[in-house]
Amino acid sequence: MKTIGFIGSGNMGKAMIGGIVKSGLLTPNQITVSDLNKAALESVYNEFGVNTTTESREVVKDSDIIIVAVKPNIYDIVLEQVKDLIDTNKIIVTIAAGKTISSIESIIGSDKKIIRTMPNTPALVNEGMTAICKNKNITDEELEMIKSIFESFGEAEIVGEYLIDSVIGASGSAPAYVFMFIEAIADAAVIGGMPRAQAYKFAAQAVMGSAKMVIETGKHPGELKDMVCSPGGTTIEAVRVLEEEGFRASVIKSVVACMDKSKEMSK
Ligand SMILES: NC(=O)C1=CN([C@@H]2O[C@H](COP(=O)(O)OP(=O)(O)OC[C@H]3O[C@@H](n4cnc5c(N)ncnc54)[C@H](O)[C@@H]3O)[C@@H](O)[C@H]2O)C=CC1
Ligand SMILES: O=C(O)[C@@H]1CCC=N1
Repeated sequence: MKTIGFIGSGNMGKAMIGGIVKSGLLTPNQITVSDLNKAALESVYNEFGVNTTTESREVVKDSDIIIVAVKPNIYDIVLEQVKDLIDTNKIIVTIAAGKTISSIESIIGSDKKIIRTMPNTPALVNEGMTAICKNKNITDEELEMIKSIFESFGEAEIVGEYLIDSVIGASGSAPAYVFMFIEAIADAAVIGGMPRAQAYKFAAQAVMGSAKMVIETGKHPGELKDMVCSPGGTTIEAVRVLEEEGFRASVIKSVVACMDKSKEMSK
């Protein structure tokens, strides 16, 4: 495996660095990370032992694959600062909402190798979900190699770039709404008298187990829901209230708002 550099080690950068190091796909000395925030660098150094620098240009010089993990609004600035060091052998990997492949090509050149991805923070616990797309300069072999990096901390699928807005809604941003769901279930359990820490454990394990059932049984989520609802029982009462309160409509509306924002950021 080649050397990997990260420009930015915030929430998403750190989750990916942690995922790669814990998987053993690369050793920490094959990874170089830059950040302007020294506390962020200290944190990745102390936890994962990777090389750190405050200079993004060092990252580009030292790495075959460069993952740009800064906020979308400073992507262009960072790329302008390092673009003279990006040759046609290096692979630039983006993870930002709203950064299309063509917008990156317009800064660093359409002759450069560019991969656009959308990961999510469960990468930190090896349960990430990443979508990957590429520009014309990436070979099939390189695409597979990049996919294997993202698979080192979860699942990864190659998609057409037109699907990226849906990916952000379904997996990139989704952990936030799932955490809200877990928090809300736990709040109710606390009302019932359960200690808070225990409530988070019960709610989170129920969400994780349910997600696993969807993936492993291949059954329709509605069928799995029906299996929980005993006639005249407790669950169907909760389902009735969720429907009355517009639970599914509210989730659909929220995720569409997320996708719309992604489209707007891509303009
Ligand atoms: N947080 C998430 O769940 C996900 C985030 N993303 C994408 O990841 C990117 C980063 O998001 P977060 O990690 O949430 O942001 P963040 O704010 O946690 O991290 C960004 C990091 O970049 C650093 N930084 C700023 N300017 C820099 C520069 N010039 N050179 C080097 N480092 C610099 C900051 O100090 C910070 O540590 C965004 O583009 C976002 O769209 C994608 C999928 C999921
Ligand atoms: O909130 C955001 O814009 C980023 C993209 C997906 C998750 N976080």
